[in-house]
This record gives sequence, C-alpha cells and structure tokens, in this order.
Amino acid sequence: MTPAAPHGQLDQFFLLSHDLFCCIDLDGRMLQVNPAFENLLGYTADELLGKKAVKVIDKRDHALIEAMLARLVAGLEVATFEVRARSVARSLHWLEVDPSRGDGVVYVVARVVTERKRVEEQLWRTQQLFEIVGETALIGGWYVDLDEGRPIWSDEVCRIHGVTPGYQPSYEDAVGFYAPASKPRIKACFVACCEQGIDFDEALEIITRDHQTLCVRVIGKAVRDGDGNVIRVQGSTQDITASKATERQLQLLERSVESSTNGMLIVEAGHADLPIVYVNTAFERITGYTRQEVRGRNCRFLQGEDTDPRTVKQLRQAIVAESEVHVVIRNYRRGGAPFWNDLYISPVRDEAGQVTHFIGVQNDISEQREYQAQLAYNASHDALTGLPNRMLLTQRLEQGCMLARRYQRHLAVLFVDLDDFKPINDTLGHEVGDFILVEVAKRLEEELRPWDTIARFGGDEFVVLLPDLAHENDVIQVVERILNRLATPYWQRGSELRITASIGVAMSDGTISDPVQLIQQADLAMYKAKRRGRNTCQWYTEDLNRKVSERVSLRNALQQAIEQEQFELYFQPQMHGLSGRVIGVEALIRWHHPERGFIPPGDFIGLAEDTGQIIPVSDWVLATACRVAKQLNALGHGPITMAVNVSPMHFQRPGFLKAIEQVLEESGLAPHLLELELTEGVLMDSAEQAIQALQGLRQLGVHVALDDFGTGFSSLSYLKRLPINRIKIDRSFVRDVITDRHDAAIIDGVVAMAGKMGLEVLVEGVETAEQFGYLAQRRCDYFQGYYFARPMPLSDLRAFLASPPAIAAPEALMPSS
Ligand SMILES: Nc1nc2c(ncn2[C@@H]2O[C@@H]3COP(=O)(O)O[C@H]4[C@@H](O)[C@H](n5cnc6c(=O)[nH]c(N)nc65)O[C@@H]4COP(=O)(O)O[C@H]3[C@H]2O)c(=O)[nH]1
Repeated sequence: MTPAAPHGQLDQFFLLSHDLFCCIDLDGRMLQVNPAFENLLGYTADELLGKKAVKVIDKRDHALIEAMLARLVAGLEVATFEVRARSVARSLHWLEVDPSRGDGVVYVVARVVTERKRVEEQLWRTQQLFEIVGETALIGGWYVDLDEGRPIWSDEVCRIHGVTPGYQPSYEDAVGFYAPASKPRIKACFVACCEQGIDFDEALEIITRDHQTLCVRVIGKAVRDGDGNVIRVQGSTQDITASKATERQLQLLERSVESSTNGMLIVEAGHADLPIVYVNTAFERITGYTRQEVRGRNCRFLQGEDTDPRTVKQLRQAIVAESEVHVVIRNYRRGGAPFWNDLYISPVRDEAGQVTHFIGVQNDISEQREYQAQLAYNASHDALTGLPNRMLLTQRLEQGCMLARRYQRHLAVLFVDLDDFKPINDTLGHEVGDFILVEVAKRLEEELRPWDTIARFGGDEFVVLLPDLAHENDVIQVVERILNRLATPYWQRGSELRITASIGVAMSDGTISDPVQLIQQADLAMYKAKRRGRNTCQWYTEDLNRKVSERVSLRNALQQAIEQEQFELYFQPQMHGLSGRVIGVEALIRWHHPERGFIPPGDFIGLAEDTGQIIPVSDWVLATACRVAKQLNALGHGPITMAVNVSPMHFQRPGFLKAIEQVLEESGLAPHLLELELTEGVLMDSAEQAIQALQGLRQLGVHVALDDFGTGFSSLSYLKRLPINRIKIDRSFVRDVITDRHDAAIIDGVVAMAGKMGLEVLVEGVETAEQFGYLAQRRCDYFQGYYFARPMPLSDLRAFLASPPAIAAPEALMPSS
C-alpha cells in the first residue's frame, strides 16, 4: 500500500477503517484506495491506481457509477446508493456507496453490506413466496398477541375481507366481518383457544367490506410461553368459497346418485379386471349385494347360466372400444333370482381424454318384460284353453312347411270340429261348454307330441299341425287316437257328457305356395266328415277341391240369379183328406240358370245359407208368395194357405218379424193365410229366442208349421212350449209306412200327441194311393205329395184349382189285407 501524504489521525482512520475508501478523479480513475479496499477486492493498490473505478464494479452497475460521476461533476448531490463490486477472484460484494465531491476529485466511502443484502434478499424471497402462497391458495395469516388483543392481518387476509392490504382491525372489527350465523362460533372458538389453548379449524361465513358472502376456513392455534401460558393465537384464513361450492355440488351429485331409482356403478378402467369402485343404494336394492361385497369385484358375478353370451360379448367389445353401449341383460340377484337388467355403460374420460372409469346405469325391467311377454302371449294364445291362436298357428304352419320342404318330410293339418257342440252350449250353458273346450284341449295335448301344434281356431274348432312325419300314413294312427280320446265321456259335476269330433286332414310335403290353404283344405275335408255321419275323419282330395270350386262358381252364379231374378216359384197343393179340398199350397223355389238349366233348391239353398245370399232370396220368395196367395184367395176357391219355407238365417235375423209384417202389409194378405215352415233344427239352435219369435208370429196371426218333423231330435217337453199350429211329418216316414211297422208306429204316436196338443198334422211325400189310404185311416187330416200333385208353376196351379182331380175316398184305397 502506498499511503499519500500522511495527515495524522485521519490517515490512521484511512488505513485502519473496515470501510472502503477510495479517491477518484473526475474521469473516474482511482487515485487512492485504502487497505480495506485492497483486502476486500484482492487487488494491490498498484493494480488499481490510475485505473477506472468501474474495473472493480459489476457490469450491471457501471451505469450507476457513470451517473454518480456525472451528477458530481455537475455539482449535484448524490445520495447513498448500492453497487455490486467484483473481486479479483470474481466474488461479488455489495457495497453501500456514499460519494462526495472534493476539489477536482471524488471521495468515495463504501461499506460492505453483502450480508445485510443476503438477509434482505432472503426475506424478500420468503415474503414473495408467502405472497404467492397467499394469492394462489387464498390463504392469509394472522395472529393476536394476547397482551395487545389486536389482530394482525397479512395482506391476503385483508384482501379476503375486501379491505386494502395493511388494514389492521380491532378484535371487534375482525369478529364483525363474520356472518350472523358464524359469529357466535368464531367467538367461542377464539375464547376457547385463548383460555384453554384449544386449537380450532372451522368453515365459516364472512361478509366482506364489499358485501360479498364468502366461505372461509379459519384455523387457529394457541402459542404458549415457557410456562405453558397461552400468549398468542395465530392461524390462517382461507377463502374456500369456490371449493365449498364445488364440495356442495359434489355433495348434491352424490345425494342425487344415491337417491336415484336407477342402479349405478363405477368400475375402474385402469385395471384389466375392471373392479367396481362404487355402487349406489339402488344397485344394492336391485341386486341384493351390499357395496362392501361388490367393491373390488368384476361385474361378472351378476351373470348366470341364462345370461346370453352374445350380450356379454357386446358389452366386452364396447369396453375394449371405449364406447357407449346399451343392452338388456339377464342378471342374477344375490339370492339367485334372475332379473332383466336394462344397462347403459359409458366411458368416463379425464382431462387428457384417457378413459379412467366406466359408469353403468341399470334398471330392473323384469316386470315390464313379464308384462310384454304376457301381452305377446295373450296376442298369440287363446284365453280359455291357453292354446296357440290363429296367429301363432299361421306362423307355426309356415315354419312347419319350411322344415318339411327342407328335410323332405310330411306335414299334416287336422281340422277338428266338435259334433253338436252348439246345442250343448245353448242348453247346458256356457260354463259346461267352456269345460268341454278346456278338456278337449287337454286331451289333444296329451295325445300329441311336444313339437306338434294344437291351436284353437274358432268356437269349437281346433287345428292340429303334425310336422315332421316320415310317411303320410303316420297320421292315421294319430287321428284314430284323437277320435277315440275325444269320444270318451266327460264328467262335469257328476254328470256324464258325451261329444264326438269330425276331423278333416290335409297333407303337404311343404311345397304348397300358400300354407294357409292347408287349413282350408282340412276344413273342407272336415265338412265332408260331418256329412258322412260325424265322429269320423275325412282326407282332403282334389275331388273335394273340385266340389269346392264348383261351390265357388255356384255362389257367383247365385249372385247373378238374385240380380237378374232367375228364380220362379212353384206351388205344391196341400189337401184335406176327407173332403179332397185344396186347403193350401207350399211355395217351392226354382232356379232357371241360363246355361246350366234347372238347378234344384237342394243344390243351392244350403250354399245360400252359408254365404248369406239366402236373405235376398228369402225376401223375394216371401214377397212373391204373399202376392200370389192374395191373388189365389181372390179366385173364390175357398181359403188357401200359402206355406213358405223359412231358412234358419232368415228366421234368426233381427227384424224378421218386422219384415213379415211389412210383406203382409204390402201384399194385403190376411196373416192367417200365411204359414211359415220352420225345421226343428232352426228352433233347436236357439230355443229361447225361437220361442219369443214364434210368439211374435202368433200375435201377428201368422201360422207356423214344424217342417220335416221326426228327422231332428225335438224333445216333447220342448215341443209343448212351442206356439205352432201344425206338424209336417217328414216324407221319410211315409215311404215305407205300409211295410215298416216302426214308421207306422211313429206316425201313430205323432198323430196322437198332436191331437192332444191341439196341433194339426200334415203328411208330406205321399206318393201312392196306398199310402194315402193307410194314413187317412190313421187319422191324418192333411196331405201333400206327388200322389195329389207335383210342385207346379202358377199358371198350372190356377188350372188345378179350377178343376181339382177327384180323389178316391180313403176307405176305397185301402189295400185289401
Ligand atoms: N220324393 C218326393 N218329394 C216330394 C213329394 N212331394 C213333394 N216333394 C218334394 O219335397 C220337398 C218339400 O219341401 P221341403 O221339405 O220343405 O224341402 C225343401 C225346402 O227345404 C227347400 N226349399 C225349397 N224352396 C225353398 C224356399 O223358397 N226357401 C227355402 N228356405 N227353402 C226352400 O228345398 C227343399 C227341397 O225342395 P224341392 O226340391 O222343391 O222338394 C220339395 C218337393 O218337391 C213326394 O211325394 N215325393
């Protein structure tokens, strides 16, 4: 060190001071430095003197030095300032510089403040960090020294309360920020902390200076002195408004999920086994498993033997594809009971789009399914017998045909119709009728194979499908079995009932284009079986088909006949035996077909009944017959009754009585001159209704004759109740009356009975004088038949009435025995 001219004590100070001294010229060159300067910066004075002072100053602070010099040169004051100096070893020292202007020089006193700077910087950094934490976590710190009793708030606490940083409230001010509901709580907590040292951690509400309600978490801790006395309460206040809202929302979500009627489950996607991490209460209720039991397990424990593997596969595929899926799957409850689970599964993705979970929403739709199944069952089954109905039959028939075709087998269709079911139903009641139908269904089921189909086709009609027959003949045994089984007695409430069936059979190898035709064919065959005497079966043949097509063309022709009035009425006289007088005529319809010629009524009346065409035909017959009767009665041959055949359909039609009344009115015929001929069958079919209608006719004054008597099975007690005027004994009893004593006995019986009941008897079909003589002797009064006259057109009838042929007296005709 090269000291300048010594100045006594001042020099000593210069030499010994810990502060750095330096004298620089106005250009900034160092002129003098003290030993402290040299020591700190590691330079010798020689190395420094004459050099610019900035040599020892960090580059960042060169400007400060320049500015200082400029100000001093300009004669201005320079306040103390800090610069960074660099030692020869490049270490950094903070210097507090206090420059002053001398004569042509600048004196610089510098104090090393590196340590202070470090502490300051650290404090600053700590403060910064504290600020960052406060601002980002919205947490502020506070304390209350108990001897002072005044809270000290950090800036963040101020910000939370909506006051400017630096605000220092009194205890009352601080408590005053709390919402009314929270105030008692914070006071109690604070007092407990002060007095008993009980720490607290509370979520409370404050109202900020700008009137916002915030939710804050206030944590307070007691600080004790060496004696254990609480001297301070300190803690933090955190604005948790947002997180509280989120928490509330989460709670709401959780409560919603928990109170949902749908079962919910969440599985973790990260694990290969997709373990369940959450299930809600509804899941527990539906499945019967508790959440503890299912947590960590894969959902497959809900599956069972009836679970459709295709549905499981569909679920797996959706999970692999991380896509949504909706299935209805057969699941099992804890106790093993199955249920239908309507299940939606959706992937849950995180912010990065990664699937972290799958959420399942499920619903037990078993009841709905059962209801649907019941509906489907009801739609395809007969309610009374539980058998498939027509709709299901058609489907099975189509399937059967397809299988027969594919495997070259035979399919048989049996049309089973119960014989005389209707009278049983009508006379014994529907309860008995229903019992028989149910019993028949049961017996059919017992006689057939499980894969055969038995359907209820209509009232008392059943259709049986026998698919998969190797030979056509196999069906014969089945039909015989069915006929026998159905014919065995039925016992209902101790009474024996008997019923038989007629069966029509149609066969196919499945190649038929419209399978339903098989039912029609079997139906036709069944009708033939009925005609052949019932309790039998009949096979459908092409010949039968031909007859059916004839019927179809006949029906069309009949329609034309109605429209073109191709009908004519013939009249057959009815005679009084003793006097030989014509007492009436029977109107009999004739059809003159333009191409086919004469078609007898027996060939078309039945068909017209079946098709409903009988109604217009009957109307025409009635109107024509009444008109003719009116004319005949005007001829002066005495009263002549007009007998008209009434078809069952016509008779049973609502408005029948009205129609008769009207036709009488239009023709002007006296009602007692009209005689309606009804067969036993008509009256038996719906007895009570028939009796009512007959009473109506009687009130009108119209006569009624019971036609074809003896061919049906009228019970005498029933006959007694019928308001009729005459019985017509069927011609079948007349044919052999002379030779067959049974027929004679029947006629005797009928005549006697009719006499007792006050009924007239007319014998039909008298063809010979012998028959007439015999019957006349048996007290039959009235006759009709070829012996007297054949049915004839109106013109011939007029001539007949004008000069009726003489009839020999009955005694003279008697065979000489
Ligand atoms: N073998 C034989 N037959 C005799 C004798 N006397 C009369 N006949 C025939 O016996 C049938 C009597 O009519 P029915 O029993 O009411 O039987 C009638 C009746 O049930 C029905 N019918 C005829 N005309 C009508 C009608 O206008 N309306 C309705 N609903 N049915 C009718 O057609 C059936 C047949 O009529 P038809 O062929 O005209 O046959 C008539 C008649 O020609 C005889 O001595 N010997």
